Amino acid sequence: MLHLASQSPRRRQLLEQIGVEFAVLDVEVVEQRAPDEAPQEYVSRVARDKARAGLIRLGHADDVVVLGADTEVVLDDEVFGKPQDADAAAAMLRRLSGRTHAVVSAIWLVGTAREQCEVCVSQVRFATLDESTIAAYVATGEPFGKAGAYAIQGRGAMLVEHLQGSYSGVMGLPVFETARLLRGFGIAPG
Ligand SMILES: Cc1cn([C@H]2C[C@H](O)[C@@H](COP(=O)(O)OP(=O)(O)OP(=O)(O)O)O2)c(=O)[nH]c1=O
Repeated sequence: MLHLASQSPRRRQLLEQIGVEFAVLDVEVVEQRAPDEAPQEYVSRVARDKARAGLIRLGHADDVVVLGADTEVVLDDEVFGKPQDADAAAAMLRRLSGRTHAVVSAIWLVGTAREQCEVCVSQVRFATLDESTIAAYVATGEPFGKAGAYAIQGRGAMLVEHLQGSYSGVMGLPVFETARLLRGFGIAPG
């Protein structure tokens, strides 16, 4: 049985999209990058921690596989997670304005006998944003709970000039890579 160790409604929706059956698990892990940790390694580690925490919650049952995922925005080797407040959201958007950043999404499948991962990196170019555009977007509330303070699946789409990579990966669960991982575990997406 597949379990999704995530509270994210987007991840649930994207996994439903490919027709696999799963249950949702609540897990909490600390998301703190070590000083010398490369961004992709950090994202991958957090996704793995979520999946492993899920397996522990399930008591390491033999017939379960847990999917953990993490998504972060990376600019100039700096990792932008979810903004704490409106000022932090505006500061992130100012930094992303007129530039191309990476969105790194990692997924791990963890079972008792084996674990495997995929990391998906997309490039997103933002339009140049003026202060009133940033203030209006922050006021919608959409930046909260989103890495990099925007949602490509929402009004944030208006800020994105160009995307190279995986739209679903930017949203939090790269569907192509997820399906490939699942098949490797004998879980066939419908
Ligand atoms: C860049 C971007 C991020 N996001 C979201 C995806 C993730 O949910 C979130 C990054 O935070 P995560 O820590 O990856 O995930 P989460 O806390 O939402 O969920 P969980 O840990 O329980 O699995 O940002 C979007 O929805 N749209 C976007 O365009």
